[in-house]
Amino acid sequence: MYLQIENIKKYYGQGDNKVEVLRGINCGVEKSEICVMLGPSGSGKSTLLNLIGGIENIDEGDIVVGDTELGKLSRKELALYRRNTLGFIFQFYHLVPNLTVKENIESGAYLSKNPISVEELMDTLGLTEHQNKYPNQLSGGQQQRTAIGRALAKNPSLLLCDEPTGALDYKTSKDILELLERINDKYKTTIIIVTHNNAIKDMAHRVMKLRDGKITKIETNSSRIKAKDLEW
Ligand SMILES: Nc1ncnc2c1ncn2[C@@H]1O[C@H](COP(=O)(O)OP(=O)(O)OP(=O)(O)O)[C@@H](O)[C@H]1O
Repeated sequence: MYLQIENIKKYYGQGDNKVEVLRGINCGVEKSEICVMLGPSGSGKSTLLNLIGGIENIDEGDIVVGDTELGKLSRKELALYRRNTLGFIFQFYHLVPNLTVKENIESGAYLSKNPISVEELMDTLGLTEHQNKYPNQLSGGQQQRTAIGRALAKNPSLLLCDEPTGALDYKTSKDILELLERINDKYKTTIIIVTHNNAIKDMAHRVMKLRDGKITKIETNSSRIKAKDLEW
């Protein structure tokens, strides 16, 4: 497995207020898979994604990405791991307001050893004609495509998406999912999508369900549905 999650536990709070939010998670994702993580609000999806992303500390267990054991890394090494290996996409796009589309995407390639051409990315993302606009001149879908461009510019091997369509309407959500599918095809990026939307599971190679900080189900999809054919 490219990503291995080994008996992960995570606590918030201290003393009497200490809560176990992840209660022994074991799972894995193969290279170049799309993995969808589903679960009710508060089940621990974002916490798990943040641990994989090295933005929160692991309390117990370990996460191994390629040959990197995250639990063994110093803060500085974690920062390098994030820079070299990961792309992040969030529900709200977090673009830099005074940079254009093109500049926002370029900022994602900063210090990358293996960047994807910004022109190629803008073409794939359908942003070439909008490249000189600022975020406040874009629709939600265009902003999310720019955020995806920024996350992909460094050619990450692992793309972490937290509710990437959460703020978007039906049609735009499907556009973004089609785009993630195309990126997975074209660049072989391993993609993890955390979502409330059950329908998205049908486009995934692998589906994980969480409840109360535990995995309740792991399935692999033998007959995936194309993102454009998903319905909800
Ligand atoms: N920084 C924090 N301090 C204390 N508790 C937290 C913190 N972050 C998350 N939690 C708690 O951890 C649990 C899991 O939260 P998490 O955000 O991972 O769930 P989720 O499945 O992503 O939920 P949602 O779908 O609503 O985003 C929740 O009960 C939440 O209240």
